[in-house]
Amino acid sequence: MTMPLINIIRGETIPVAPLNVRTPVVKLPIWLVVLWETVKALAWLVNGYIRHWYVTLPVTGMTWLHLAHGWQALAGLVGGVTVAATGWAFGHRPSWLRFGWWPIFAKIRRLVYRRRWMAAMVTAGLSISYDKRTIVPEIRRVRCRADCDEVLVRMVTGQIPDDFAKASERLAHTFGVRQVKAIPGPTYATVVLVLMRGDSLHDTVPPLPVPYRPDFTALPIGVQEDGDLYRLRLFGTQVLIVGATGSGKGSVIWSIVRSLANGVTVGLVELWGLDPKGGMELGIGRPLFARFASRDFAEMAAMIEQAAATAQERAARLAGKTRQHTPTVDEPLIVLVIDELANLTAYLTERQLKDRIKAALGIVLTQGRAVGVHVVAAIQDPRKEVLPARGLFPTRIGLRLSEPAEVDMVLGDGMRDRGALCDRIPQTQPGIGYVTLEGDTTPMRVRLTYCDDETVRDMADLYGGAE
Ligand SMILES: Nc1ncnc2c1ncn2[C@@H]1O[C@H](COP(=O)(O)OP(=O)(O)OP(=O)(O)O)[C@@H](O)[C@H]1O
Repeated sequence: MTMPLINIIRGETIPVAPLNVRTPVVKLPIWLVVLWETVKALAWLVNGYIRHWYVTLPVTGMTWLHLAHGWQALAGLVGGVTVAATGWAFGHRPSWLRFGWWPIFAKIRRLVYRRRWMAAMVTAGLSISYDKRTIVPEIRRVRCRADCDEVLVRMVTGQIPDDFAKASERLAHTFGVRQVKAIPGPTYATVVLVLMRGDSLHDTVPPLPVPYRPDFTALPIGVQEDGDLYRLRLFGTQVLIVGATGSGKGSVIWSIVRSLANGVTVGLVELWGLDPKGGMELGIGRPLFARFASRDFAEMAAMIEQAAATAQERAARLAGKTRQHTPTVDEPLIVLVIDELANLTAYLTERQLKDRIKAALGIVLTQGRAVGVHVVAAIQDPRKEVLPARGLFPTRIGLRLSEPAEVDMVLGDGMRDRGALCDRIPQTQPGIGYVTLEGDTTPMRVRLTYCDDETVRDMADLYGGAE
């Protein structure tokens, strides 16, 4: 067996005690030990002085000013800086936040994290014991933004970002923040912990302006936790909205409809409404729907079959010519808006109708994506028995769910560990949900805009054409 010369496991080693006293093997004169310890202490002080220059330099400067020119000069300086900072903060807030306040705040937060870091890593199971040493991940950088801190962490050799994701709830409680997300860092050895201090989605989001010409690759329907607009891609996908009762499924539907409303007016978009709950939800926006069925299940089956036929016909015609159908007035984008999908798939008692719906829906979901025949469907229960075709919806929005296990069913394996806490969304915050964004493996928390009944009616009057 060969033995490696040096073992390198990257990370920080926990000091066993602040002072290490070992039994000396060689007898040293006491003055030498004292001298050595003094040199070490001095080196430590100098190192600390240089490393924390942002504190030590101002303090040194102020002390000098006080000694050389008295307290009046010191008060003048402090007053001057305060006035300048206030002027900057009010005069140009974005640059003040970016270059003034957030960097200072980040230093303070860094101290907070450092103070609890070792204990937090060990208790969260993120330390590695090796060769009688305990090695913990290392804080590399702390950045602050309005609602969150981003801590760049150098992982211990052998760790992966998902290890941190699994411990995220523990970390959130340890550091006293609402939630922690672990995102793979800029290099393979690092992970970025996003610690959410506040909640930017606390307040209801009012309806957004209706886009003049809907961009089917980016329909604005809500806001993201990071402050950006949440834009939904419709082209090339089918959308499933899952949420317990009262979670705000209606607001997702209306947000999407609103973003398409002008398309309806000019004839580029045709909305087909299917409301198996008797028209309770979609009924108030009736004029927006080119076709509408709310009670008659046979009619709904016929509508889905017709959508399937359209999809097949378009697919056959466009095959080999283009990979994405462009909606026109003659051949509009068709969106089937289905309120409670389970009523059409699982709870329908008429076997024959159910089979017809299942077959037609399968065709629309698989073949309609590229040819402008889309489904936006809401459902309460994501289990396979209720919706076997779940996998045919590439885009899924998870609102409040009743059980943790449902999160991975809706958003994909491991998504709850990565921070999609749909089961923790409070009942008092309808319209909040988690989504996955293109090219990102970590879920994003979003809040959909809320259109109340009045807004929907106004929108239907203004943009709707159907009788
Ligand atoms: N995006 C939102 N922002 C703020 N409040 C909302 C939002 N969406 C819905 N609400 C509020 O939550 C209540 C319940 O919403 P809604 O009825 O749309 O839920 P749902 O999921 O469709 O429920 P159900 O399954 O019973 O139809 C609404 O009365 C409304 O007041």
